[in-house]
Amino acid sequence: MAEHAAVVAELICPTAAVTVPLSDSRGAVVAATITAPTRLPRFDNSAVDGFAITGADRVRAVSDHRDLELVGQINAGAGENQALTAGSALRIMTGAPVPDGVDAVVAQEYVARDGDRICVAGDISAGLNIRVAGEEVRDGDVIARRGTLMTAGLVGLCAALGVTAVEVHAPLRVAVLSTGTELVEATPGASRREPGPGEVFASNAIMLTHAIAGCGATVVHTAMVSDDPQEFLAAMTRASALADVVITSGGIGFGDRDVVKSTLRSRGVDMCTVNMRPGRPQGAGRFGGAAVVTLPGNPMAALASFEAFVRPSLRAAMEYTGDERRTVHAQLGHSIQPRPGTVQFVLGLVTLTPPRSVPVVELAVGRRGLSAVIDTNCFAFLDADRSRLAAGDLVVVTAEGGVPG
Ligand SMILES: Nc1nc2c(c(=O)[nH]1)N[C@H]1C(S)=C(S)[C@@H](COP(=O)(O)OP(=O)(O)OC[C@H]3O[C@@H](n4cnc5c(N)ncnc54)[C@H](O)[C@@H]3O)O[C@H]1N2
Ligand code: MOO
Repeated sequence: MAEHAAVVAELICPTAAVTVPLSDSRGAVVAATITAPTRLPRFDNSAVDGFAITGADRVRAVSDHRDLELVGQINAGAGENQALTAGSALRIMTGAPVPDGVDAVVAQEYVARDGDRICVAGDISAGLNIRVAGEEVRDGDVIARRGTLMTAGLVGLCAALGVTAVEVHAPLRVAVLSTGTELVEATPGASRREPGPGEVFASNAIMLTHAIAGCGATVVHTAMVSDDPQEFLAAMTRASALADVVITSGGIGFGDRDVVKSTLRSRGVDMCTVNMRPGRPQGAGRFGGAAVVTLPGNPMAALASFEAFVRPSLRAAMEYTGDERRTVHAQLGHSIQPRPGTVQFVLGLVTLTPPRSVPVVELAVGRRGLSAVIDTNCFAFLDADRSRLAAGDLVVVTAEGGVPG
């Protein structure tokens, strides 16, 4: 299994750096240092709604209360500069520019106001509640280095600095080809066709598309083809021209009509079996200019194979590290007997119930179809060299939506 993972990782080349609009950079990885084109804040501004006072009045307020006349008001967005002299104060709002002559802003809750007069008293420090221009970021400061994930916060900081585009590792372009004469795509509306005798609704393409998008890659093409070799070859030619990576599902088993295996085996794609269940048959290679990973058709086998081989390689190629999922150590709720010599992919339900500090997982061993997703929230790859796992043993699980209590 590790050998095949290395083969797939080697096949999928790191993506080039591309400049994308900031709005399209979510979850991507920074490929070139981002520096600040300006400072932040851009100008001295007030951190509170309150009153701006001069240094002379601030100093005098320490020993005596100061009665000051309100001579104006500055709102956020105000462009004009209202100079301030001793004995006067300005009403000022959060985010409004602090004018010349102002030494501190006193928050309104600490000020007694009577019409156009206010009274300030006590020890007010110089610069109180003034956000000084450039105190957060100076012009030319490094905002993010290579390898940093474009998180919501970083996107926000870039926007605050007026950055409109960033250089990131390009999303991989992926095509998904599902094979099987028995497949029928469920569509809404008038074009809907129910499966006839021997036919089934197709599930792998949409499932894999979802998983690929979750890795930060872009699905540029999907197609569903029959087990006819000519049709499959044409579909491969088209898919490999459009994508960096082509993922196929089905047709790599041991039957008489395994179209992917029979067609690609002689065309640069190696077929093999790995010590994983489900997901024993696998294949990988190149076709046209694209990397090709052939996944087995059984939906759970396709899912297991994606998690074992495809996801880590896609993410590594884009240096993508963002993931809503969490990998945790959880204690087995019950003992199980894994299949010796085989890595088992199994879904489970992981929970963390206080006062426990370690999550507990119930593994749905024996549920090999996609229905295993019902009432489960995580998956695990069980070690091939464990012949028995006792209740309380630790297993590594990956939880899709965090670990609920
Ligand atoms: N004699 C043996 N037969 C099989 C073995 C074996 O060791 N000896 N291994 C089995 C295993 S394990 C797997 S996995 C499959 C792999 O076969 P294929 O990759 O060729 O998959 P298909 O035959 O095309 O499909 C298998 C199964 O999955 C359904 N399927 C396929 N694609 C889709 C799709 N897009 N959406 C929904 N369902 C799909 C298909 O209808 C079949 O039921 O070989 C076993 N055989
Ligand atoms: O190994 Mo198959 O891939 O079990 O379903």
